[in-house]
Amino acid sequence: MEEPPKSLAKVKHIILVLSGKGGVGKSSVTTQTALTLVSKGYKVGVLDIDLTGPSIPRMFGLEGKKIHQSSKGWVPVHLSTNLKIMSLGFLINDRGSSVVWRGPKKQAMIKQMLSDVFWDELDYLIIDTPPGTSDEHITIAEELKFANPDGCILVTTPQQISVDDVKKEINFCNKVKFKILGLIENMSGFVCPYCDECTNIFSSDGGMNLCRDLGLRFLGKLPIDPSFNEMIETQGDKEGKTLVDFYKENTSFTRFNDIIQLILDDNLPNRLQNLTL
Ligand SMILES: Nc1ncnc2c1ncn2[C@@H]1O[C@H](COP(=O)(O)OP(=O)(O)OP(=O)(O)O)[C@@H](O)[C@H]1O
Ligand code: SF4
Repeated sequence: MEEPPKSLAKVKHIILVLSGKGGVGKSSVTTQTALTLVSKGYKVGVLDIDLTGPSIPRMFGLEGKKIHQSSKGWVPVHLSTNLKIMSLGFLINDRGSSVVWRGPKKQAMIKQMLSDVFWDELDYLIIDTPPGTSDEHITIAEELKFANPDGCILVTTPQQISVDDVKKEINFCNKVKFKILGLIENMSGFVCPYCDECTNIFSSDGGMNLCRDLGLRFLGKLPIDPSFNEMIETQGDKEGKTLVDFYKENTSFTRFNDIIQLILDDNLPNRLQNLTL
């Protein structure tokens, strides 16, 4: 009988983050999803399999960290008791590098990342995927075929070019039977760093209109918030505070909290109850 990877045997929920284009905020949505869930007391893992330029180590201030092998598999970096991170970025050296391997090697690495990390017990595993739809996505779908993932969060910017690309992502999800938990419109307006007022500087509502047209759930808009980037860049000066503490004080937190609450309100069933492991 086909079985899901053993490394996911104690992971209650799996959520993938997908975008049609690069640079629209997939990794920052992954990061904010993880930080918000940790702030609510959940045990969370983040798996970054974006071969086009893994940015999760930078988001969590973990650049340069090394991964160790144990008899149970790769040991993810423990940022705190409730937050573990594994990224392809820990296995390649330079900041901003993307992997230039040929197809079969990329696919083997994705399989290994999905099956050989020792997560132990987690409430949520959030997976940051490469942008677009590619052979790598098919590998992810095949590897998770029997793992019963909860579904996907889609990320787009409001502009038509990004919205058009996210449509391909929606087709992909339908094809591989990944449930779409909803769509986030990122970089929708700009938050003034002085007064917290949000202003639409470019087009807005592209993601929201797409959801209305296709009958998908719209999870919300996230404006461009310079304080979020500042938090990521300055996380060296923690003075005893954790990144989660900082995030809870950040202006993005309240908005993101509302988004995550929509997903939590779904009461997604514990995937382990429907699996024979
Ligand atoms: N709402 C936002 N407010 C401020 N900065 C943001 C926001 N969303 C994303 N960014 C910044 O934009 C840059 C690109 O975002 P991110 O790395 O999350 O995109 P991505 O879709 O994951 O890109 P890639 O496909 O290259 O991995 C990052 O520096 C990130 O901090
Ligand atoms: S109120 Fe308007 S002009 Fe003044 S700081 Fe805020 S956004 Fe800028």
